[in-house]
Amino acid sequence: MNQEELDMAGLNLNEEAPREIVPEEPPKTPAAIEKLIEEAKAALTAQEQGEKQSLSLVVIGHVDAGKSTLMGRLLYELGRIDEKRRIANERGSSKMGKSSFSWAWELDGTQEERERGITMDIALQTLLTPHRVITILDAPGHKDFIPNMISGASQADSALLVVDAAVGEFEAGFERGGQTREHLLLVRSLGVSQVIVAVNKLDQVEWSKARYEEICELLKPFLLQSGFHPAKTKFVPVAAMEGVNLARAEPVGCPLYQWYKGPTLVDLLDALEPPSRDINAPLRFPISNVFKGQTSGICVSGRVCGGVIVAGESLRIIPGDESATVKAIDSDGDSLPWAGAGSNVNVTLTGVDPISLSVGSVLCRPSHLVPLASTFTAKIIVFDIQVPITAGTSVELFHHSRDVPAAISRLVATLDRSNGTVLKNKPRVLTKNMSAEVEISLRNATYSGPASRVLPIPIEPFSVNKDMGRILIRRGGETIAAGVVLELLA
Ligand SMILES: Nc1nc2c(ncn2[C@@H]2O[C@H](COP(=O)(O)OP(=O)(O)OP(=O)(O)O)[C@@H](O)[C@H]2O)c(=O)[nH]1
Repeated sequence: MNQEELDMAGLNLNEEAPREIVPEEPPKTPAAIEKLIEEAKAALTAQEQGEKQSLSLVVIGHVDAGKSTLMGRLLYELGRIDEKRRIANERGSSKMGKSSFSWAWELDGTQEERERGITMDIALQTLLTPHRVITILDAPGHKDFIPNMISGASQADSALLVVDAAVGEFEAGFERGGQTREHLLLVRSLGVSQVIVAVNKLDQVEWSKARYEEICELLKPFLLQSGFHPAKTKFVPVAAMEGVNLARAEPVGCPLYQWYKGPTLVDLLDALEPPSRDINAPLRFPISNVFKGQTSGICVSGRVCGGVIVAGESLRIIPGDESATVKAIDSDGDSLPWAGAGSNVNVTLTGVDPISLSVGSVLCRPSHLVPLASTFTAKIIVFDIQVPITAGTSVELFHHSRDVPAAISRLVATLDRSNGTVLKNKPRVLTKNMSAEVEISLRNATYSGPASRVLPIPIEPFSVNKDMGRILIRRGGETIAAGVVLELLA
């Protein structure tokens, strides 16, 4: 394979993907676009005040906690999977000798995921509760797939944490190195502030009230410490496999109901607070995936992180000088005339060479381009690390779905975690749980050969756009810090 083919493979374009540029649809006139944008804003404002509000939810938790099973069963209970599909999933999974994964079958879509019985990429589904339209992002629990999970979490408003109630299993997920803690810290750092904890597999502990309460009490202090407000943290006992306490307090005779009289999982989902959406901000659409569309054109998916995107308009792709026309916008198979901040959508583009579209690029209006930077300052919180961070530490920087090589080039100051005041200027090292201001510089991916120019990435200070200003820092496969961008320097 030559470089161009490799690049194309990286774009998830399959063999028959046309290299030729799909002819551009005649873009709408600026006046027509302005009119559409105004209509979209009015409709979105009305929608916010209307009955069904939309939000997105990332499902997190330690590997095998039952996340995919829970979501598969929930989709069935809410009528999103019909009987025919359920039977097909059951047959398919038992044929592979994995019948305990039949509910996860619906979400774990690829052959490899099904064979290994684990989720590797983010699966997208929509749940309808009486008052909410919820886009579900089922994140992989396995340690190796954390980058995919970051991509999911950076698109979410709320989180559903699934923990396994079985003795020893909850503890394994919660101790150092387990994914329960890391996932919670990650989603909080990425701006998710409300979480529902589903204590799953209660059938395995004889529906024990004491075990349920023990798990809640162990989690509460950690949730508080990680920055989740107790009023926005809810717990619910469930058994995903048997469908207990998901959409209804059923089955009636279940021993759980001898002591539990609280809400079901759906009651809690239905009461999630929808986020406030900044539809008046400049349009930002960071691309999280690129794929071949079903019709002509190339599709990109992602979350609108400010403003509104409307069908027919011409947008710039940053970085680069290319533009593309929005041919269509769709969400869960429905075609939309526009989408506002906070929506997760697929956008079909025409008039563009697919090579100029890559994961992490941002679509924006030519009048309000997103800035590019290769050096910036950030306020970070250091996780539970063992090797301290010093000036010059090489890291991987995660911003939306992009990860790039970077270095913590300067330690500016350590900060008080509670009020942000400076504790010490120019510290020599940062150790676990510290808060600090640092300078981050992107670096070249390769160490040998002639030094090529570092390519800047589209990024904005948190004070300008919250979604565009959040970062995560990893080192050697472990997340070591998370933070917000303060100022772009170069
Ligand atoms: N007994 C019991 N087993 C369950 C329950 N829910 C899930 N399981 C089993 O737990 C195993 C893991 O379930 P998954 O849904 O694949 O777990 P996951 O958290 O999605 O796993 P990853 O996607 O790999 O992180 C499967 O064998 C399920 O059948 C439950 O309520 N009770």
